[in-house]
Amino acid sequence: MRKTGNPGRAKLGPLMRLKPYLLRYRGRAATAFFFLTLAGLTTLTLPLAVRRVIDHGFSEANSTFISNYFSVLVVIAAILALASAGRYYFVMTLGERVVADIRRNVFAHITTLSPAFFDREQSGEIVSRLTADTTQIRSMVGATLSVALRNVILGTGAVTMMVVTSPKLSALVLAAIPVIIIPLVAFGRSVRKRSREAQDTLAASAAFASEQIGAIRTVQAFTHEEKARSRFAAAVEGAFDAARGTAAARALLTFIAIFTVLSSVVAVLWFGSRDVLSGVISAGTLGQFVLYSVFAAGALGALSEIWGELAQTAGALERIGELLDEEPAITVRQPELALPEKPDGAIALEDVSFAYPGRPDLPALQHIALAIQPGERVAIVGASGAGKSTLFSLLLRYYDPANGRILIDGTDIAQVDPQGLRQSIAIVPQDVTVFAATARENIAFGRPEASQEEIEAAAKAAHAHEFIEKMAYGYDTMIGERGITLSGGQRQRIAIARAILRNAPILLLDEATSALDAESEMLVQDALDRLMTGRTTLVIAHRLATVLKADRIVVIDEGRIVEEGTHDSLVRRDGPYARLARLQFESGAQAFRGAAE
Ligand SMILES: Nc1ncnc2c1ncn2[C@@H]1O[C@H](COP(=O)(O)OP(=O)(O)OP(=O)(O)O)[C@@H](O)[C@H]1O
Repeated sequence: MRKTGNPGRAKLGPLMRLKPYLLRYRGRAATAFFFLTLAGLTTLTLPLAVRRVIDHGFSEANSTFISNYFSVLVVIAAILALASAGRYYFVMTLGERVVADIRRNVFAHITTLSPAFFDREQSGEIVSRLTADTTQIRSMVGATLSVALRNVILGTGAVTMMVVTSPKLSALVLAAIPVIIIPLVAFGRSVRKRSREAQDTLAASAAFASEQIGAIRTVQAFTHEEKARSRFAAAVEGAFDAARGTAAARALLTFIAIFTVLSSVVAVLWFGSRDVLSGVISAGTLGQFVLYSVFAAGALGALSEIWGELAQTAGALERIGELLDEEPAITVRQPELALPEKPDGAIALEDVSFAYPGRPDLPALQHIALAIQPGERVAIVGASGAGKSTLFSLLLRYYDPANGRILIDGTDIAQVDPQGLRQSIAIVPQDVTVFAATARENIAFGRPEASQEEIEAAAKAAHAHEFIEKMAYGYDTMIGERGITLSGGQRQRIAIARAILRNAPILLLDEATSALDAESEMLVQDALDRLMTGRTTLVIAHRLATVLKADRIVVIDEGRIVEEGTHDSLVRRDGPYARLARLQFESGAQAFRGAAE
């Protein structure tokens, strides 16, 4: 992600990103504001009461007055309590609402980004932005903003009342304000920078943890637990150090603010007491004034802490902003075209060259020219790293070629919306992802709106029905991470069922390299044959049976097509294919048996 932070300036700019979210909940925000103001104003009436009680004294003659007065105070207490409760409820729910919306938006945006982005970024780091950074925002909108507003109201009210009560004493207090504001601004900068650092470090540790947890078997097999533990501990300690730095900066900020403010109150009290002695003001007025100063001081003290919090949230919002500003690398070239509802599945690659963004100097594909007829079955063969998977990635528009065009039914796919394009393609990958869901949901991934009958029909055709039926809850059995672990052959059959359900005219098949036992192999092969029938199929072939059945074999080496033909013709030529075939296929005695039959 592009880092947009400029450590030299205290930028609260990222906070503006909250504006549309807050505007969306105007009503809720207005209600919260109403309760906030009410609570603030009610608090401001208290010093008035104190003055009157002091000036009128506690003499016998005034007992009725005092009784009435206390009844009024009870009413004020009730209003204050109600307003505070209302403020809490509306402000907190506003915070939760805004964060829920931000999380939704950020995740929705992430799903639109191209694989090039995910090549670059670690998934754990992205998830951390989605969770930890948004939590920081919740605490701000939910609590800080309300405390800030309350203190702004209290502070302004208190200062106004101070001026009303005694302009002379107020002037003294106001003189102290710049002394308080200047360090506030200066420290805000350092807090924002440190907060950004803390969140970055935290995200890095989250990324590391999610990677290690995902690969826990490998970690344990290589007895790397201790290494993993100490690396994570170091990352967490790094995050702690950064957080401690933020806390220290904020603590210092709070110290300066509270000390300067309270000393000025003490100074006022000293000047004020001389005025009382010389009879310029009454003792009650001084009491009232001091209470207002304490309110104002408290408000300023709180605001200084809030300034720190705002700066911290700006850091978090900046990180989220970077994610939201990330543009999908794949765009639709104008004029946009749509593929036919049911394309025939003719594929043409015209002089296609491509290098991965992460390795621009290494051409992954060079000058590929290939025309595939609807319904044709083409096997792609090549050594590891030759560029076979890259070809699939370009057909799916995970990336766009640097040169040349890819056409489906004569339409340049650069002009087609990637989603529309992918509708017409079904894929059976080598490593099948099984989601933590039921068997039914895992198959329905191919077409979520499919009916139970369609799902079962697909499972039957893929030879998955038999083993699913044998599981404790049939199609409702949880599989994947939270349930039953499937064998390699079973996973493949789930993937085939998905592809059957998708019922797309083009099929991209990356054959599994791992050997299956004879029975699974037969079931998978049979399922694949059914799946390939009537579809344009590109298969990255690892089995002799597959190349033998292909209409055409395309041999790729170092990103170029080096040979094309049928198995027999290519073996006869005794070129690169013949060599590859001897290496790849002859070692699999099983595959050879299959070929001989
Ligand atoms: N996301 C990526 N970013 C950068 N380079 C990549 C990326 N994916 C693949 N490559 C590189 O591109 C080249 C072609 O890789 P590709 O995955 O297409 O090979 P392959 O023929 O499918 O290999 P295999 O049979 O081992 O899967 C390799 O050199 C590989 O290292």
